[in-house]
Amino acid sequence: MALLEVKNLVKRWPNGRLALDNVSFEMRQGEILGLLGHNGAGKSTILGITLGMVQPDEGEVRIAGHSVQEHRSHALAHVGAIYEAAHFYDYLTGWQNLRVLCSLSGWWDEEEVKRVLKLVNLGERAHHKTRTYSHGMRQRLALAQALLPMPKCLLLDEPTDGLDPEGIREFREFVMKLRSDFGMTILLNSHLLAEVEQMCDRCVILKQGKKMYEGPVPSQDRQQSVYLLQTRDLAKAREVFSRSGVTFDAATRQITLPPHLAGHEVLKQLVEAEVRVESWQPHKATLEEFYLGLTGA
Ligand SMILES: Nc1ncnc2c1ncn2[C@@H]1O[C@H](COP(=O)(O)OP(=O)(O)OP(=O)(O)O)[C@@H](O)[C@H]1O
Repeated sequence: MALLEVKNLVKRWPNGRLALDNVSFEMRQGEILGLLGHNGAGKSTILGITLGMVQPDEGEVRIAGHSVQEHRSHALAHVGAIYEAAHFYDYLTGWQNLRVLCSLSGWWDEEEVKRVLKLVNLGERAHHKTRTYSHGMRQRLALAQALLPMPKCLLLDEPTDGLDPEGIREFREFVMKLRSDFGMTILLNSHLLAEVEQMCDRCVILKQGKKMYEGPVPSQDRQQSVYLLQTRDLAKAREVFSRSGVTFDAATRQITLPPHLAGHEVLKQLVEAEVRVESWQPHKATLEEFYLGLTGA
């Protein structure tokens, strides 16, 4: 069963703006899914609905089988989130801030808090005032708060915004560890294609509130189906392609194989047809090429 189910969400804001147009997708346990889209595509609206902070006009989100819209506290019992910018009381320490935030839910377990602070690498600074924290440390404190108590599902809304490259890498490695060590299911809302490429198993791409794609992160697709061919025997090559169902784009020299054919089989057919192959190499489309092609940006 899917751990998180986003079902037919429609959201129209009072100003008439259609933010979500029948969006559905699912996440299985232990999956890291990237939610991609341009500014205003509807990513944060999906997170807001998933956290029960925004009411959809149609559809629902279910977590571990519980509807967020009907049984919010049940559905969110095992969910942690970094949603929009984290705000802390600067005159309190990291530890005291966590105490205040946890008091809202009535949960507090000193040993668990110590463990999580150590996990996010804040153990030593936990008793310093947050006004002395760097942006990266604030993000780690926000993460600690999202992890108390340890959730099954983590929702991250652009968590690395404003972090320097080192901070981004540290954050990424940490999130990957949450999945490998705790089997956590993680929804990552991000603008950063490289981040999604490196962290996510699958992605959902939104454009103006509509889902344009749901599937594996394209550049990680293990099955090679696009090759680049250089040859002066184009006419002969075209005959081979039309017999075997291969698509050839003369402008880019790209050939796309049908699912039943492997690259070496097409290469063999070309050689048997006496096509002089000057170069033949696999072509990997990047997530950026795929994303820009899909969203028309
Ligand atoms: N409270 C609101 N009232 C009216 N319109 C809103 C509200 N919140 C969001 N919107 C609009 O809904 C659409 C989707 O916004 P949303 O914040 O979900 O996009 P996003 O994909 O998260 O964008 P970004 O990457 O810029 O954060 C946008 O057109 C936005 O202007």
